[in-house]
Amino acid sequence: MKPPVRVAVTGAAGQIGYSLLFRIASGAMLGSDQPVILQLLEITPALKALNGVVMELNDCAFPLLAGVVTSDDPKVAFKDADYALLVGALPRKAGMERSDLLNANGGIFKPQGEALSEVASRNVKVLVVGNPANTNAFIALSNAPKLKPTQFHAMVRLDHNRAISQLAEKTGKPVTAIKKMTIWGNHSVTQFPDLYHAEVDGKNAYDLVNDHTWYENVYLPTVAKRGAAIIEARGLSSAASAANAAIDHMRSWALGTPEGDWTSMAFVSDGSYGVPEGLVYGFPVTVKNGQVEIVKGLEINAFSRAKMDATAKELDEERQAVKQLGLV
Ligand SMILES: NC(=O)C1=CN([C@@H]2O[C@H](COP(=O)(O)OP(=O)(O)OC[C@H]3O[C@@H](n4cnc5c(N)ncnc54)[C@H](O)[C@@H]3O)[C@@H](O)[C@H]2O)C=CC1
Ligand SMILES: O=C([O-])CC(=O)C(=O)O
Repeated sequence: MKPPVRVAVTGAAGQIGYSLLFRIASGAMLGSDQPVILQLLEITPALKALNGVVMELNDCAFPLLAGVVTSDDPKVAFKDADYALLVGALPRKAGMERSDLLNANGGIFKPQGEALSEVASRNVKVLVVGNPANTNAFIALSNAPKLKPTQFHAMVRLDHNRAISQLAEKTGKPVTAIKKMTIWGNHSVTQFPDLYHAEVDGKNAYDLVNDHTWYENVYLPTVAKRGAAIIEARGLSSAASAANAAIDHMRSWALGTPEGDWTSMAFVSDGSYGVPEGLVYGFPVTVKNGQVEIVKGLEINAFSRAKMDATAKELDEERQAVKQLGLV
């Protein structure tokens, strides 16, 4: 058995937390040979509910769960953390865009970035899930001078999984037939799910579908507005699928992507594909030995360029907004 690693989760008593913690403790995120110590952060009034979740975690008698810490202090919850999943933030309600949450949630990520910088493992991998995820990640990394900006990711994996599922449905193929999906940009309605480089059973997905009107007017909005459709149907925002995507993201980051495929991760742009440097932007990536590399050399046509620039522009506006709020 390997020595245990420390996994911090914020908002641990919330709805995503309730789907997430049990799967991390079961080994779904880091593998069935990797014991974990969970370090759970909540706001003070939610500590009682969190204690109930911990009772249930204990009642599972997970062989891989080597300990649980709870706290309302980020410096305790993030101490020596190898992984940190920043989930704790308000979810949106019907009729809101995710960027409407910036005023309410942005303030959470400055002190959490500072605390991670001070006390987490020097190699910590941080995934921001709380919305607006890309810009919250930008706030956190901007307040973490002792860590590398590339140690902070934002989650576009739920969009990536939705894009695979919708394409599988359209083509009548299993999800396992679909490879090389990309979500470019922001986890928002401006995101760009790219079929020009995706493959279905090794064939180009855009050519196979051969219907630009469907791609532009059905597929893109269905994927990009799926979060709102879930809120409309459930009365609450996606939770189990969001937790699943967080598990998938961290698993890819820790254990790598398979040969012949890639995944989508949002992190600080190095200027690749003409994306302004410093924006936390979704890219196609491969991961080997924990090293995340942007897939190079993809041809970008005029349709894609316009979509990629529009989502970058929105992120740039969010960046200006958080500067004005004094968060970075
Ligand atoms: N990136 C993505 O793809 C997705 C992101 N989300 C976002 O994830 C966030 C959480 O969603 P839910 O779990 O459904 O919400 P929830 O309201 O059920 O749970 C959030 C939890 O965070 C806690 N919290 C609030 N402030 C905190 C702080 N400063 N430190 C620690 N904990 C804090 C709350 O007490 C609550 O228990 C929302 O912002 C939601 O919009 C949701 C789905 C997908
Ligand atoms: O849409 C929301 O507010 C929650 C979320 O991020 C998603 O389901 O993608």
